[in-house]
Amino acid sequence: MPAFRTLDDIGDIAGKRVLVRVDLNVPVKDGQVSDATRIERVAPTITELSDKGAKVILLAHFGRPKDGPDPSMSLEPIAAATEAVLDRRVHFAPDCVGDVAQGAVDAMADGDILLLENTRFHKSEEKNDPAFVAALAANGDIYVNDAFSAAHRAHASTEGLAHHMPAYAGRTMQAELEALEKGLGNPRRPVVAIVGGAKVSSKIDLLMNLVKKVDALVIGGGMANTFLAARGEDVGKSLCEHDLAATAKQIMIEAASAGCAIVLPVDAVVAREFKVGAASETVGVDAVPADAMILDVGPRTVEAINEWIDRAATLVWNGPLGAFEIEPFDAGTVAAAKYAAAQTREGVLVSVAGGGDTVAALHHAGVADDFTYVSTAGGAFLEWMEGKPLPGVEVLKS
Ligand SMILES: Nc1ncnc2c1ncn2[C@@H]1O[C@H](COP(=O)(O)OP(=O)(O)OP(=O)(O)O)[C@@H](O)[C@H]1O
Ligand SMILES: O=C(O)[C@H](O)COP(=O)(O)O
Repeated sequence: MPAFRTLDDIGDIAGKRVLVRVDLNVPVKDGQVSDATRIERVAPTITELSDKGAKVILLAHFGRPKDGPDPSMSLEPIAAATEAVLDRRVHFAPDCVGDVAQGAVDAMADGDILLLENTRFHKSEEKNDPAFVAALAANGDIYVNDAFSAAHRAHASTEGLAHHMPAYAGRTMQAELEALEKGLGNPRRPVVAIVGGAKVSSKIDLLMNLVKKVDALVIGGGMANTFLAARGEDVGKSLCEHDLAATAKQIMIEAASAGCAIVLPVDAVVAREFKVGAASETVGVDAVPADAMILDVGPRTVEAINEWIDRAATLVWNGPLGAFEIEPFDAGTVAAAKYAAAQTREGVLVSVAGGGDTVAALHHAGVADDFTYVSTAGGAFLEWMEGKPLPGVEVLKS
């Protein structure tokens, strides 16, 4: 019995306006959704509510717009991708509050599905501003949160709304929490975590707690560069948050006192440009040219990572090891993913991976179905691993 209300408790919703928070922050390449996993995972909740005659109003964010509306982060193209996954009409309104949103909601028939524009086009979304929450709430009678992957954010659409109206967990929210509890609630040790990707500033702090929960932390991707720089390496033009060097050093100290091994790249694939066909070379991490960027881990690092996967009974993975969207910078991620998948198939490893791009990378490697569990969540998954209460989940508890 879950600690929160689910769609099983929602009752008769025919004709009701149901605000459904989903995570449509999907990877996009050349204007096309390159991995629709997040859309596929929320489809059951949307169709269930629509089939019950509700007016289904989808709220979601896309990217991290800095100063209000940014056409490159519009959800309009994602409405078309959602329509394709659902095989049902998805209407779109170019604002999530105000007259535009209200007009679109008023025009809905029972069972209709409407996607409202990126909630982050309003700065008050991330501030969980009560006036903005009230403006969102004006268009709904019931709130359903199916965005586990955004549940670590206490934003208006992920947390605030649940205080305004009856609130329920969607099917994916419920399934994610149950699967993570089953796979990682009491993990077999040693537990090895791989953390890579590009969201360095928003994820680095959680590593401070993660090193107390795992036996080894393998750091790759853009995240590794900040650690390498903190250790004194020159990472050239690589993605690197130099002002987080002190945090990185502190994490290494915490890890040492918790008995958690920190595994950093020993070699890297570097290039001067991040584009198809760019010339690249493999160098030691102490020999990165000043005008080059680290775009993948090198083969010696992959070997070391695979040795840690061998030692692990449980593997937790968020964040690609390199900029996998463009070859050959996918090689490290693909090799480690295939290795972890093989160990999982042999029954010697429980492997749980999560994150929008991580899932896309596992699909790219052709092994997503071989992992024990693949979560849609990246940051939220790591915070759950840390044992931190997730605001979007806490607020649903009765
Ligand atoms: N060395 C690198 N330099 C630049 N970008 C990198 C590097 N390694 C990985 N990346 C980028 O990291 C991005 C994915 O990082 P991110 O932290 O968003 O992972 P995620 O799985 O999507 O997690 P979440 O769901 O939390 O967003 C990819 O777009 C990839 O190109
Ligand atoms: O991709 C994610 O992890 C979620 O959509 C949350 O996005 P955010 O890190 O920009 O809040």
